[in-house]
Amino acid sequence: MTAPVIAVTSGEPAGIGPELCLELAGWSGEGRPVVLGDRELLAQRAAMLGLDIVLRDYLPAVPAAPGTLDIIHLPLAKPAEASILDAANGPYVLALLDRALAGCQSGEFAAMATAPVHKGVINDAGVAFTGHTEYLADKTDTPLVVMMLAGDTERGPLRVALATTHLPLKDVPAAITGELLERTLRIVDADLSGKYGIAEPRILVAGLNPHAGEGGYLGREEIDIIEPALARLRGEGLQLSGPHPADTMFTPPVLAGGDAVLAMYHDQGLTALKYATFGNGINVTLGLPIIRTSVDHGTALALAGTGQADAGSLFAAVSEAARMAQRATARKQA
Ligand SMILES: NC(=O)c1ccc[n+]([C@@H]2O[C@H](COP(=O)([O-])OP(=O)(O)OC[C@H]3O[C@@H](n4cnc5c(N)ncnc54)[C@H](O)[C@@H]3O)[C@@H](O)[C@H]2O)c1
Ligand SMILES: N[C@H](C(=O)O)[C@H](O)COP(=O)(O)O
Repeated sequence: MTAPVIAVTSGEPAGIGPELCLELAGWSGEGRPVVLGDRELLAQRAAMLGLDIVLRDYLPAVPAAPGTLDIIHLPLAKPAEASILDAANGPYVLALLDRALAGCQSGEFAAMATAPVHKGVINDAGVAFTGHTEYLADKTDTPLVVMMLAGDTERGPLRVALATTHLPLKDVPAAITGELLERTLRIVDADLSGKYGIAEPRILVAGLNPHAGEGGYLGREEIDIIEPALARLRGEGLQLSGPHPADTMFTPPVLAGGDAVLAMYHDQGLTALKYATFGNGINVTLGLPIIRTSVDHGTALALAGTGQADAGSLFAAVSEAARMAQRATARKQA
C-alpha cells in the first residue's frame, strides 16, 4: 500500500507551528506529510534554528529524500515575525485550511493534520472563527461534528469527546439537549468503530453538575436530559454508562470501563486529558466527511523561534491521520 499523503497546515505563522512542521523533514513514520505554508517563512524559521533542511515543492511521484521537506507554498500577506501576531495574516491561516480541505475532498490528500492557529487574531482580522472544528464543519456543510482529543497514558489510550466545544461556560447548560447528546453519541460510536476500528465501543458519559446532580439536589440536567438520552440510545444498542460524576470519572477504575469519555464541556474533559497526555495527545474531528487530526496544544507564542517546542503531538497527529486513512482504504476495499 502506498503511504497516504497527509496535508499538514503550518498554522499561525507567529507561533510554533512552522518550526514544528520543519521537524517533519525526512519523516520515516506512517504516511507521507506535505507541509502547507509560506516557503520564505519556513526557510527563515529553519535558518533561525540552524536547521539544515531542503524545502522542496511537493512532487507526488517522487518521495522526499532524507533531510528534505515537501511543501506546498501559499504566500503570507506580510512577513511574519516569531511571537508577534499580525491580523494581516489571518486570511493566510484560513487559506492553508481551505487548500488542505480542497485536497482532501478531491482525493489529492488522504487526510489533513493541522498545526495550531490563534483564534483571537483570526477574529481580529474580521473573520468570526471559534476553531478548526467549527470551521471545517461549516466548510463541509456538516451539521454536527464532534471534537475528540486522545493520547496515550501508562494504562492505555485515553479518549475524550466533547458534547460542546468552544462555548462560553455560561451558555453550556442550555446547549446540552437530549437531541444534541443523541446525535453526538451516535457520531462518537460510529467513528470509534470506523476511524479507530473498535468494535462495539463503550462510552462513559459525564454528568454536568457536581456529583452528577446528587439526585436532583445539585442540578436537574442529569435527570431531565442526560439519563433519558442515554436510555434512548441504549435502546439502539449503544454501550453507554453514566452520567458519571465528572470529578471521579477520570480515575483508573472508572476509565477501565470504557473506550472513550463524553464530557459535557471543553474544560471538564480537556483538563484531565491534557494533564494525562500533553505532548503526545492529538485532536480529531469526528463526523466530518474527511479525516482531520490536530495537535493537542496551541500556538505557544513565547516558544516560537526558540526551538524549545516539542513536536511529539504533531508527529502523533500525522501518524494517527495516516492510520485512519489506511483503515478507510481497507474498509473501501473490503
Ligand atoms: N489546534 C489548535 O489550533 C489549538 C489548540 C489549542 C489552543 N489553540 C490556540 O492557541 C492559542 C494559545 O493557547 P494557550 O496559551 O491556551 O495554549 P498553548 O498550548 O499554546 O500553551 C499552553 C502552555 O503549553 C506550552 N506549550 C504548548 N505547546 C507546546 C509544545 N509543543 N512544546 C512545549 N510546550 C508547549 C506553552 O508554552 C504554554 O506554557 C489560543 O489562541 C488558543 O485558542 C489552538
Ligand atoms: N479545543 C482545542 C484544544 O484545547 O486543544 C483547540 O482549541 C483546538 O480546537 P480546534 O481543533 O477546533 O481548532
